[in-house]
Amino acid sequence: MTGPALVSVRDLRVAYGDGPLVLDGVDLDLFPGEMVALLGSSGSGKSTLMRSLTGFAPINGGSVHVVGHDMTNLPRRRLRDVRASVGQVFQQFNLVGRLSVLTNVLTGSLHDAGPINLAGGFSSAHRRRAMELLDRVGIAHKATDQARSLSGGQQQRVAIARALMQNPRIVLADEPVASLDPRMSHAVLELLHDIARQDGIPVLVSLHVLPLALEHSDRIVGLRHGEVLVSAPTDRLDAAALDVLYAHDETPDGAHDDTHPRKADRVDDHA
Ligand SMILES: Nc1ncnc2c1ncn2[C@@H]1O[C@H](COP(=O)(O)OP(=O)(O)OP(=O)(O)O)[C@@H](O)[C@H]1O
Repeated sequence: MTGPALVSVRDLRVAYGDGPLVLDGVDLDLFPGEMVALLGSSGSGKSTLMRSLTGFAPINGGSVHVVGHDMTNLPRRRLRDVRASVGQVFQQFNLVGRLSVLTNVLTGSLHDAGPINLAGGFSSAHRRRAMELLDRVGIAHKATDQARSLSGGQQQRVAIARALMQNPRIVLADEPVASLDPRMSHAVLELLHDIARQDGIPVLVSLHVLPLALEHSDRIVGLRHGEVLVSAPTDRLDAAALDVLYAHDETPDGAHDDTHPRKADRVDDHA
């Protein structure tokens, strides 16, 4: 960890409409250069926590600071700037399939391209940068191919290059390998980890496969029913320590088990 936290979340509470709290007192810090795996069973609040970092979650209480901005009290124009500084990678890649790989990467620069660029094409500097990024993710030889002709793993690499085209300060990856086979999953997570280390960008990645999280992260944050039950460096954790996130999820009739572990049982390490 070097430098101050680029993301700082304190006592975050989120509820959708009149519904129950789906995040209840969440704390999270992201430091330059670290890859943080976000774990938790389905519905534990991982996507909602990520959404809170881009101003898309209904915040009921607590604070969210992203690259120095208070997300609970941000003018609309500023919110756009913060979003531009957050690179996002999704499970389904979200590329425009009929466009070329290169054009897909170039769309990552749209936030700083004015209407003239949109109408008249991208600058040669942007094109050069996009090609450099495609080279970095190992897909430069596919630059002119239609995005939809690529394999899932290749498409996710293009999506990562597109995110880097924004010159992001942080990267959020919401289940980026859920649609990929094991080999591709390792390769994509290794790439994200390299980006964290080499560019000093914190990468927050939500995952469902524990061995992948244990192999490819510096720190693990685990949610259960909207609360952080695990927060520790990865090298101090193993699969057994993460059981607390998944144990007794459902009673046989499908209802939530009221005896689920709460904060008192959590694995915490602020060393
Ligand atoms: N837009 C919404 N409106 C109402 N409830 C929502 C909305 N989005 C999420 N929720 C609820 O909030 C809770 C947390 O959902 P969230 O998607 O953050 O969990 P998750 O851990 O990312 O799950 P998964 O692993 O299945 O993606 C769930 O109970 C979900 O039903």
